[in-house]
This record gives sequence, C-alpha cells and structure tokens, in this order.
Amino acid sequence: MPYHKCIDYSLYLVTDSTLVPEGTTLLGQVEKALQGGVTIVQLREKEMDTGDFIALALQLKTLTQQYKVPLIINDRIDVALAIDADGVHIGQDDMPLATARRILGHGKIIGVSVNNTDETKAAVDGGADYLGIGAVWFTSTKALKKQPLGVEGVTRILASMKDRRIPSVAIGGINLENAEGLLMGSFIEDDIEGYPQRRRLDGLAVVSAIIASPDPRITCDQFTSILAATNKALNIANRPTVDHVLDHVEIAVQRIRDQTPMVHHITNNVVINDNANATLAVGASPIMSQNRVELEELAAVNGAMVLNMGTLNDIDTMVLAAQANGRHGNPVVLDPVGGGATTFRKQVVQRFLSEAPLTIIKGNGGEILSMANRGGRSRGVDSLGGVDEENAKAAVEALALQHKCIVAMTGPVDYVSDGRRTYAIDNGDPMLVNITGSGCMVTSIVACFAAANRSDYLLATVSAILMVNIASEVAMARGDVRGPGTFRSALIDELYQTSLSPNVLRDKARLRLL
Ligand SMILES: Nc1ncnc2c1ncn2[C@@H]1O[C@H](COP(=O)(O)OP(=O)(O)OP(=O)(O)O)[C@@H](O)[C@H]1O
Ligand SMILES: Cc1ncsc1CCO
Repeated sequence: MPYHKCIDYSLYLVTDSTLVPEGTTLLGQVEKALQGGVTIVQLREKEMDTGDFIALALQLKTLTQQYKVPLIINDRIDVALAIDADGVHIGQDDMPLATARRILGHGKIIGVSVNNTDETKAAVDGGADYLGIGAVWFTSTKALKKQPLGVEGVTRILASMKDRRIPSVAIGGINLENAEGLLMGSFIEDDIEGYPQRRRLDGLAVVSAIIASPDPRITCDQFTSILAATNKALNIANRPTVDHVLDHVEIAVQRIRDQTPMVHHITNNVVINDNANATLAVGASPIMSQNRVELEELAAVNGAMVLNMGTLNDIDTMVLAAQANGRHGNPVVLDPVGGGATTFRKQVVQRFLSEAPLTIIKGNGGEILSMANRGGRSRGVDSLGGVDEENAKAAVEALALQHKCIVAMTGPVDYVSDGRRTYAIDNGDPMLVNITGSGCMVTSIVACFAAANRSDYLLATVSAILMVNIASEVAMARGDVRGPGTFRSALIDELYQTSLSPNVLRDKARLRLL
C-alpha cells in the first residue's frame, strides 16, 4: 500500500544519543543535520524509559516540523501514537506489520527492516510503505545477528522487487567514503509499466556518520552532493525542473493509452456521465459503481479510485472502497467538493482524511484553503473570492506534508505540491467555469494519469491538469464553440485528440516551479 509516494527518503537520519560528541546534544546535532538537508528523521533509542522517550520525541517533533521533515519512531508504536509521529519503523523481531497497520491506520508511514528476499516479499505484500535494507556493512551502532549484505546483497534485494517496487533505503555502516560506491553499485535497470527506467536506492539511512560528526551540517551537505552526483551519473532526474516535466507529459499520456487502466468512480450524480466520457477520452476505462458488494473485486483489477463528495450518499461505502484500493496499491484521489461549505461536509472530509488511504487530494480554492485552515470561502460547490499565490502555496504544501499525499488546488491558476515541490499552472480557459463539474473532470483525469504513472504521482497530477487546461484552450480556439454547451462537447473532443508532444507543450504550457 505504498501510497505515501511523496516522502523524500534520500537522506534518512537515524538517531543514537549514545554517539553524540561531547559538548553537544542529540537535538543540537539533529538540528544541524536538518540545516544540512536531512529529508527524514527516525528516533531510535533502545535504552530509554517511556516517559523520557516521549519527552524527547515531542522535542524532536517540534524541530522536524520546523524543517517540514517527517519524524519516524523506531519500534515503539505507543510512542508514535502518543506524539502523533508520521510513522514507525519496525524490525523483523518487532510487532508484526499487519498488527502495526491495524493500530496505526492508513495515515501513517510504516517502514520495515529487511535482510533477504523472503523478508522483502513479505514486507511488500504486507503493505509496508518503505524498506530499510540492511545491514549493508558491519557497524558499531548495532550488534549484527546476520551477515552484512554488501553492495551485492542490496542489489539482489532491489532486483527482487522488480514487479512491485516500494521505496527503499539502505542502512548499516554508511558513511561519506562508501556512499557513492553503494549508490553506483546497486542501481538496477528496471522496466516500469513497459518503459525502461534506471532506478537506484531511494535513500541512504545514516547513523553515526551524521550523529557523531563534529559538524553534521557540513556532513549532510556532502551526502546531499553525493546523492545528486550519483543521480546525474546514472541519468536520473534530481529535482524535476519544468523542462523535465514537459519532457515526460507525452509519455504519461501515452501510458494511459497503452494500459487502458480501469478507474472506479464513486462520484456525484451531476457529473457522472461527463466524468465517464472524459475518462474514456484520455484512454482509460471508467466504471461508475456505488455498490459495496463488488468494490473488493473491482479494486483487484482497478488502476485508480475516485472519491468525489459532490452529492454525498453512502459514505461508509466510499471509505471501504478507498481502503480496498489502498490494499491493492491503487492510487485513491479525493475531490472534496463543497468541502468547506457545510458542517456536514467538513466532517466528511475529516473522516476521509483519517480513514481513507488518500494518494491525491484535488479541490478548488475554497475547498483546499478551508481544509488547510487558511480562509477559503465557498457557496455550495463554488469557490468564492481570489487566492493569493503565497497563501495557495502555503496551503497545498502544508496539506501535502500533513497528509503525506499530493495536493492540487484548481482555479484561475492551479497549484500542485508534494509538500516540497510546488508547481503553478497558468493555463486554462475561463469558459471552464461555465460548465458544471469541470473540476470534477480534472479529478477524473488526474486519477487516469495516476493509474498509469504510479512511479511519480506529482508528475501525474501536473500532467493531468496541463492536459485539461491546454485542451480547454484548444477547444475555445475552434470556430465552432459558441458557449458552454458547444464548449463542453469540444472539450471532450480535444481531450480525445490532444497530442501533448513536447513541441505542443513547449509552445502552450505555462508551468512554473515555485
Ligand atoms: N478563471 C479561470 N481561468 C482559467 N481556467 C480556470 C479558471 N477557473 C478555473 N479554471 C480551470 O477550470 C478547471 C476547474 O477548476 P475549478 O477550480 O473551477 O474546479 P471546481 O470548482 O472544483 O469545479 P466543479 O465543482 O464545477 O467541478 C481547472 O482546470 C482550472 O484550471
Ligand atoms: C452542481 C453540483 N452539486 C453537487 S455536485 C455538483 C457538480 C459540481 O461539482
């Protein structure tokens, strides 16, 4: 169920308070590491009483939140719950994964330590969000019960996940001297949904090289440089630039047309037919089913799931459908239609956030700003008032980090974020506002892109919005569009025909990385 796709695992700090240099503190060392670019922190304290552990974890959480970095607790699910951490990391001798998931639910990250291909398969099948592959080398921080894996062992484990790959970090004895060799030696030539792709470890989990460093900020800077240099050497994109996105949109569209993923909608009864036609037009296969009897069977063959709150009916079925799709690793896209408009809808949004494994949330300005508690006015399903860019960026980033998913906010300008990277899309014809459910249509198409482009949900979401918005501009430029009625048909035509080749995109796309 690896839907926490937007977590950046690249420089993963694991703490050990016994290793901090004299005259420094664990919190001080972690703060310097965060300044140096650590992307995720795990609190690991083997010998600490529960009360002290919770107090330390709370202090650490304040710090990691300042740097917008997730905090994972090693082993102690009780502590993770007590401080509302972002997740837990469990070893093979700790609480079973299924039990941990039952206790923590879908909103939390669960990482699992693995040392061989059997453990890897069990963790992937069991719905782990990421793997800690190790130990790579002998280490002073943990007495090893098993032989270290070496670079070959790590590569073997990565290769064993060819069919169902989840994010993986390596751990055990990693330092500035051996990091490059590990990253360059363990990449695999992968094939994702028919497209060859080179993949390497998603991150390095480092303990003593950072925690015991006389200057963790400089050490982390150096690790970050190694990660970027190895990406470059392996020809893997670092922080996707606007050019990178534009280069990939055409492939993203083609993947939908090649795979024809099924997209299960529980949507509102105003837009249901338009949603189905838009899904067909971009090359996916819609099914609009509201009956809970068949949702498990559908989830087994589904590409993605849409939950649209427009005309709420059986909310329990919507939650169950999302959970079934989560179990099958399918992306779940929420459209919180009218989310801020009534008390009832606000409560339903909260229920989805806590019980449904959401991959992408896409709403209009009123809905998203209201969810982020940053204003946001709605009247029924319509967003009211303008949105300033600073507020929009802050809202999508905060929600993406809080809910560990991609967040898109549509309007005259669309904003899409994974919490760390935020894109603004200036395309789109104002006529879109004059047809009911154009936002719902965007959500359907986001789900189509997500279904066929599971390795990068941020890119999938940006691509989907670009496609609808450029199609709307092409439709309006046709001589036969005279108003909302003809525009509605023309839009479906253009979604069907639009060939988003890099040339067309470069000509038309108005995409900014904020
Ligand atoms: N003023 C505008 N100019 C250009 N494009 C716009 C404008 N307003 C919205 N859009 C585009 O219209 C589409 C729908 O966005 P909007 O925010 O209106 O959705 P929504 O309110 O959720 O719609 P609905 O509830 O009717 O489904 C998006 O692709 C967005 O980029
Ligand atoms: C008009 C309307 N009412 C509930 S859903 C919907 C479609 C636009 O979201």
